[in-house]
Amino acid sequence: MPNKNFKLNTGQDIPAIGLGTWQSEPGKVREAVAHALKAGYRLIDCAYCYANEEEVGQGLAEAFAAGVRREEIFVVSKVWATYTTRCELGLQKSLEKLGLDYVDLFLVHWPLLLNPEGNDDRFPKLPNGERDIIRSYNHVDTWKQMEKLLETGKTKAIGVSNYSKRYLEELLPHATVVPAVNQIENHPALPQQEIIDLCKEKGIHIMAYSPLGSTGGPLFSAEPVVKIAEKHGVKPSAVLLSYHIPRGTTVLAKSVTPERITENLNLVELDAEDVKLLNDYSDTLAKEGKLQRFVYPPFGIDFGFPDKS
Ligand SMILES: NC(=O)C1=CN([C@@H]2O[C@H](COP(=O)(O)OP(=O)(O)OC[C@H]3O[C@@H](n4cnc5c(N)ncnc54)[C@H](OP(=O)(O)O)[C@@H]3O)[C@@H](O)[C@H]2O)C=CC1
Ligand SMILES: O=C[C@H](O)[C@@H](O)[C@@H](O)[C@H](O)C(=O)O
Repeated sequence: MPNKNFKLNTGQDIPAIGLGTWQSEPGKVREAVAHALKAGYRLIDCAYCYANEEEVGQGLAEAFAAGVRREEIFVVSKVWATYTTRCELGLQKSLEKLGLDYVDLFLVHWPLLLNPEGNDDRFPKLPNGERDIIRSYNHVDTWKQMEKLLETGKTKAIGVSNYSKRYLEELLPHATVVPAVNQIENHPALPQQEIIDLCKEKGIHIMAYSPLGSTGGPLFSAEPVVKIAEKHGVKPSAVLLSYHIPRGTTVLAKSVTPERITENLNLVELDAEDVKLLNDYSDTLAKEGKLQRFVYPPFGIDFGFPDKS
């Protein structure tokens, strides 16, 4: 399964599974990245905002020294919200930290602008403690800058993250380049089918984040997940990661624990009965208003997600 790829609208192959690095602590993430690449991962998901790209770069360098070639891996980074008026600078900073000449995919991390002249490089705040957001800014302007990055050769593809159907519908009429990817939270407790359907129609590949429910894996105990895991004799984590393969979606699993990083590559083929069980679970949560979104930073902006609007 680690060798399975999907195709982007740029013609590039993108691996079906990748290693996440959000909240991967300094002191652990170098080893996590190097271990993952040696174990067979071919996609590493990074971001300037994670404040660990320098150490991720050390992990990449270690893997290159061990024989992994740059061309055979797929590195993703994201422009953070304080840089959405300065996308090229944001990309350059990530490249320098990662020790790379190019990334394979560069994403708009969230569709907004945080004050680039505020009191912090990543999380500028107002005196009242709220995030210092420039509310007059239009996210479509960020995309116009992203399109120009393709000419620099510093990224092979561009895409978005945390885009709802509404935000995509605002963006697409103005886009010369259709985003290659929309990276969104996605798991059986938050299927986000309306976004996935629109992206499929427009040729935008989905990357699923927080597939285990993020920190601590709160979805491991979900009833259908436990039942399917028992049936196949695997851990709940394998069920949650495997959910994405028949959906045609790339999945990102974060771990800094070497054994878990290795075991997360062991996906299972879910049968029609398993898929139905998981879909029924999603439908029931939706009907009862119990969908679970684990990552929703305090921006105080309506991003157009139906479960939050
Ligand atoms: N674009 C965006 O805004 C976002 C992007 N992302 C990306 O997606 C990635 C994945 O999402 P994330 O929110 O980190 O969470 P995940 O759903 O990947 O869950 C990570 C948690 O699960 C634990 N874990 C991983 N594998 C196992 C296993 N086999 N058994 C038991 N526990 C396990 C990890 O622990 P431990 O590390 O201690 O082993 C960690 O606590 C991120 O790292 C990031 O790259 C995530 C959120 C938002
Ligand atoms: O990629 C992961 C998440 O989006 C993360 O970058 C944000 O949640 C960030 O920590 C924030 O607080 O705004």
